[in-house]
Amino acid sequence: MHISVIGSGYVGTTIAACFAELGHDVTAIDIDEEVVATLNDGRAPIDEPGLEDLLETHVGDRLEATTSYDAVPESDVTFLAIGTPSNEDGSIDLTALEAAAEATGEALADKSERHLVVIKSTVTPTSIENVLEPAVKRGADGNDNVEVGMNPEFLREGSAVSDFLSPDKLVYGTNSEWGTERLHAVFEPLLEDHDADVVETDPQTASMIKYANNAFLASKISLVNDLGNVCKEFGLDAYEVMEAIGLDDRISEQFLRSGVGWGGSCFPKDVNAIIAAAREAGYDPALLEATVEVNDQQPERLLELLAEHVDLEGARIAVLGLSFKPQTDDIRNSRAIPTIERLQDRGAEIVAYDPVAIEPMRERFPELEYADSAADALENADGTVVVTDWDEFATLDEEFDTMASPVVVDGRRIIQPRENMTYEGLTW
Ligand SMILES: NC(=O)c1ccc[n+]([C@@H]2O[C@H](COP(=O)([O-])OP(=O)(O)OC[C@H]3O[C@@H](n4cnc5c(N)ncnc54)[C@H](O)[C@@H]3O)[C@@H](O)[C@H]2O)c1
Ligand SMILES: O=c1ccn([C@@H]2O[C@H](COP(=O)(O)OP(=O)(O)O[C@H]3O[C@H](CO)[C@@H](O)[C@H](O)[C@H]3O)[C@@H](O)[C@H]2O)c(=O)[nH]1
Repeated sequence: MHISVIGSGYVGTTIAACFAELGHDVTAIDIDEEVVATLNDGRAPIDEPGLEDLLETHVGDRLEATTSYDAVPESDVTFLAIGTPSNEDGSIDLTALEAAAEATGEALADKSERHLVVIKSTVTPTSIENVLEPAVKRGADGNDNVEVGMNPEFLREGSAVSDFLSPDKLVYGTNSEWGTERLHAVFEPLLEDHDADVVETDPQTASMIKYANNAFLASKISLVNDLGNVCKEFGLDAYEVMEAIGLDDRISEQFLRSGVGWGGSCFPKDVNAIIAAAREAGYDPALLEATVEVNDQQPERLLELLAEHVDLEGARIAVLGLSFKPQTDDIRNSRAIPTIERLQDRGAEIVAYDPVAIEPMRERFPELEYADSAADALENADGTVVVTDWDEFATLDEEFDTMASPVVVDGRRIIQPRENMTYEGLTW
C-alpha cells in the first residue's frame, strides 16, 4: 500500500517510519523544509527511542519526505497528523489542520478512484463534521470519491515507536464499510504480529474515545493526587495506599503515581479542549474541571512544603528535572514551569538542572542559572525541589551533603532519603 502522511512532527514522523517498517510505501509531507531535509537525510526531527534506526533503514527505499502534496493522489490513504493547539480559552484551534485538510482535498480534486483521508490528530467530536470534512470537500471541489475517517493515536512521548507498533487497541472511525476495510488494510501487517483489539465506529465516536482516554488518565492522576494530599494530611504514605488499591483489577496498578501532577503536549490541551467543547454544547463537566484544578494546585503545594523549612526570599533553590516526564527533552506544560514561576514570585534564586531539557528551558527562562549536573545544582543550595522522575536522581546520595541546608522536597518519589536530610514527599 502507498500511504501519504501530512505533518512530520511527533506523531507524523513516528507513524510514517512505522508504516514503512510494516512494509508500506510512505510519503511524508510537511511544510517545513528543514524537517523534510532532515528526514531525507535519514535523521529524526524529534528525539524518540528507535525512530532514527527506522528512518536510517527506510528513507530512500520505502520512505521519502517532501514539501509537495503531489504524492497525495498517487497514494491509497492519507493520514493527517497536524497539531491541534489550544486557543486562549482552552478550546481547540483547528486553523493549521483545516488548512492541511483543504490542501489535501485540492490534491485529490481530480482523483477518479476512492480515497480515504484519515484524521490522526486529536480533534473534538464536532470538528470532523463541522470543519474538517467540509474543508476536504471544499478543496476537492465536491469530488465524491474522497471520504474522511478518524483513527486516533494513543502513543506516548518517549516510547512512541514501541507504543505505535504494539498498541492495546486500534480505533477505526469511518462512515462506510469501504473506509473500515481500507484501515484494516493499513494495519493488517501490524495485527499479523501483534494482538490488539480493534474498535470499529463512526468518526465522531472515534474522536470522543481519544478525549475520554486522555481525560480518564489525567483524572486518574488528579484523583491520586487528591487522595495523596489527604494521605499527607494524615501523615500517611500515598504510595503504600495506592499500591494496595492497584491490586484491584478494576483500578489497575498503572497511573497511580502521585506528585507534582501531569504536563506535556497532550493532557493539558486535551482536557481543556473537551471541557470547552462540552461547555459550548451546554454541559459543565464538573469532574474534569476539578481534574485541572487539582493539577494546577500541586506545584503550589510543593513550594508550601519547601517554605515550611526554608525562607524562600533570597534562598538558593535547586530545581531538579525540567522536562514534563523522563526520557524526553519536551518541556511543554512541564510542571517545572509553574514551579519556577512561583519560586521567582517568592524571590528565590534558582539553579536548574535536567539531563536533556536545559536548552529548551533556557529559551523559556533565559535569566536562570543552569547547572551541568545534579551535583553542581545541589552545591550550596538552601533547598531543592524534584519535579521530574529521571532515574539518575534515584542514585543521588552524598551530593546532598554539599547543600548549604539539605532540605529536599520530592515531587516524584524518586529521592532516597538519607541521614541529616530534611526530606518531604509531596504526598507521603
Ligand atoms: N505528541 C504526542 O505524543 C501525540 C500523541 C497522540 C496524539 N497526538 C495528536 O496528534 C496531533 C499532532 O501532534 P504532534 O505532536 O505530532 O504535532 P507537531 O506540532 O509535533 O507536528 C505537526 C507538524 O505539522 C506540520 N504542518 C503544519 N501545517 C502543515 C500543513 N499545512 N501541511 C503539512 N504539514 C504541516 C508542522 O510543520 C509540524 O511538523 C495533535 O492533534 C496531537 O494532539 C499527539
Ligand atoms: O502515574 C502517573 C503517570 C503519569 N504522570 C504524569 O502524566 C504526564 C503524562 O504522561 P504520559 O501519559 O506518560 O505521557 P504523554 O506522552 O503525555 O502521553 C499521553 O498523551 C498522549 C497524547 O494524547 C496519548 O497518546 C497517551 O496515550 C497519553 O498517555 C507526565 O507529566 C507524567 O509525569 C503522573 O504524574 N503520574
